[in-house]
Amino acid sequence: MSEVIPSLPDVEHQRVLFPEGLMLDCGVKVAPLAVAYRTYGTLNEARSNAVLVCHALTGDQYVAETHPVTGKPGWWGNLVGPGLPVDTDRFFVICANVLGGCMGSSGPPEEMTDGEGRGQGRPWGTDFPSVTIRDMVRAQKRLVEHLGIGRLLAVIGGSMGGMQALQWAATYPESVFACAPIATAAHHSAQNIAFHEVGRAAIHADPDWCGGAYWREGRLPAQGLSVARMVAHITYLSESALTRKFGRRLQGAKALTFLEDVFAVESYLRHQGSTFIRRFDANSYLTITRAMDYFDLAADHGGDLSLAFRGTPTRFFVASFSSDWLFPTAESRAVTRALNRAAARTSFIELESDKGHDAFLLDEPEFHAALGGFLSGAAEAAGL
Ligand SMILES: CC(=O)SCCNC(=O)CCNC(=O)[C@H](O)C(C)(C)COP(=O)(O)OP(=O)(O)OC[C@H]1O[C@@H](n2cnc3c(N)ncnc32)[C@H](O)[C@@H]1OP(=O)(O)O
Ligand SMILES: N[C@@H](CCO)C(=O)O
Repeated sequence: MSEVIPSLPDVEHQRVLFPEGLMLDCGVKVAPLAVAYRTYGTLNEARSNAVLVCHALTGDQYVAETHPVTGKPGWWGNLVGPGLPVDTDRFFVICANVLGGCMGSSGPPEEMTDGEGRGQGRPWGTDFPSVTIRDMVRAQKRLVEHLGIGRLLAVIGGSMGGMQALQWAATYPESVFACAPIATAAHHSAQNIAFHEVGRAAIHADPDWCGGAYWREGRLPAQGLSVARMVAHITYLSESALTRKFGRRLQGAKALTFLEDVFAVESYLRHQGSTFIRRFDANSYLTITRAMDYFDLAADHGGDLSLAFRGTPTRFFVASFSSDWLFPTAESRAVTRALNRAAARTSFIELESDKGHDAFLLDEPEFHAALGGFLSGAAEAAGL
């Protein structure tokens, strides 16, 4: 199905090291803490125009520039840039690779360290501790402080990025003027955990996973990771988008036997799987999917989501997409209701789209206009 590649490309990432490390929710300290990041635009003198963009499960810090591994444009290059809704002529945009990721922040592919920060001469692999969305946000807070920023004008993100945005507002309300959780939820649903588990099972079942020590064997669980991506990618689309794009078309000519026939949609999924393994680490995938599964902001506040935001000074923009069955509109409505109960200044929009969950990454003019309007309004309210 997918060719085996020896390792992920070695790319130098811009990053900052915090020697004191970070104590994680699981009780293990990661020291030093590495946070890889990119910035766009200029921080103003008052340090009041910073917008933190949080990425989704397999995104990274290359939000608005050519990706160093894939050579593709930034994953939100249609939204973040000069003159765009997240206008880098106006805002100082920061995006960091999440803790547990594989693009330079502390995570499974990075060198393992002991409690004193001494390198162990091998990657963490599956010994990398469990991380939570809150741990990811704490790591980003270190970066934001390192950049000399006390309060972010906004924290925005889609999917797992939206979970981080909500966590930021709940954990550091005084540091977040505005918050835009998009195509997300305040907890990961049973169905979403179930899909993640199928992906993890595919990785575990790959003999090249080697119990997580593929790095030692010079192997990569390419088949397992590819299948994990294929099944996950189905959840990012919608039935009508798949029908519109591929229908029941065959890829190429009809084969001699039906076993050899390849439907266009099959070919597409195989492509998504085989390109994914060139840019992502299997143990990072296991770590980050687990972090999403653990996320439950209401449970962290005695079962009442509104308590996560009680008395918050932050203003919110909640957005969902009508065909998103991974993070359906009902989840965004639940977040909005909790924000209303907490008397938070909140706006909510459900955007009409047949593109499914990944609509937040695509050209959706109404979404872009609404988010741009929210950010402009926030900037004015903040006196920018
Ligand atoms: C937030 C984040 O944090 S970042 C992570 C986001 N990035 C990703 O998820 C990357 C992979 N995902 C995608 O490409 C997503 O579908 C999107 C949303 C980002 C892009 O969606 P679209 O622009 O609609 O692209 P689409 O889903 O149609 O995929 C196009 C790719 O499929 C390929 N393709 C299309 N049809 C077929 C087919 N029948 N057979 C094989 N390949 C096919 C295209 O050649 C193209 O390949 P390329 O990406 O290598 O150039
Ligand atoms: N397709 C995006 C969104 C998933 O939520 C990603 O891979 O990160």
